[in-house]
Amino acid sequence: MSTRLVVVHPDAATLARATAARLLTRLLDAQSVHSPVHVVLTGGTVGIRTLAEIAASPLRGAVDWSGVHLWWGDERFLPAGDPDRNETQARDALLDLLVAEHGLPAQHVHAMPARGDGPGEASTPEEAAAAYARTLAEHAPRGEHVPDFDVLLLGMGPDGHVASLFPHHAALEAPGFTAGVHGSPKPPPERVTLTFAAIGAAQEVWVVAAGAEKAAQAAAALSGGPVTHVPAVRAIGHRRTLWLLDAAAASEHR
Ligand SMILES: O=C(O)[C@H](O)[C@@H](O)[C@H](O)[C@H](O)COP(=O)(O)O
Repeated sequence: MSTRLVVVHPDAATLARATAARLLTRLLDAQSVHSPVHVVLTGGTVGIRTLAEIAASPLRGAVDWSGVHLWWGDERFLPAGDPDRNETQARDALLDLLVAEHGLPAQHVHAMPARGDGPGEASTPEEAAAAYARTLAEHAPRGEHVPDFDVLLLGMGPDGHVASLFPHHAALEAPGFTAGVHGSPKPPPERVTLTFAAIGAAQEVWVVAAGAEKAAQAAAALSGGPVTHVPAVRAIGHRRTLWLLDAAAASEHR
């Protein structure tokens, strides 16, 4: 039985800071029980600000990063190093620091393949999605398809999308655990995403959203709107789902 908690913060800066502290203590708790721990990162302004707040936190040194694996919920299908890739922004905000100074093994950073024809790259979003599914399976418990994600972070767009699962898009019903996306209403148009099957396998799903433009869809998701219209409604963790909002994004939730 999955439980749900909605936590409202006064503003976006406090939301990012509080989410960073929450994630660090969640990792500490998880590491007292098992290793490795697996965290799925998200793109978007709140997701990246949260990583930057971890980089600024004195608590960051309390986590044993050698036992952490990092994944992505989605990626913009762009060449390696493109500043618009979620991976690039995450590395700049935090991951390069963790690798350089806190013992995070570079091979524990599992980026979704970039567009290209080099090793580890892909020529289409579908090829990238298939390659990522193989990597997920390699780190999965026996008989499973994805790792036992301890925390899966998701931002939410004004249209209620999470990861790159957009309203009325085919990826909402895609089989398997990853999918290629074309025609994304949020640029760039081509993306790679986890599916709801992968998202639902996470122990905890945390939806982080800030801004008045998210209020209507946050309220719709929390009240159980149709997934085709508000995909965030299916952002549900196996054990627990947290909605971490600022006051503006929570303003229509009753
Ligand atoms: O690749 C992406 O763009 C993100 O993964 C996307 O799912 C994002 O999290 C939401 O669009 C919210 O983004 P903002 O927090 O910037 O509104």
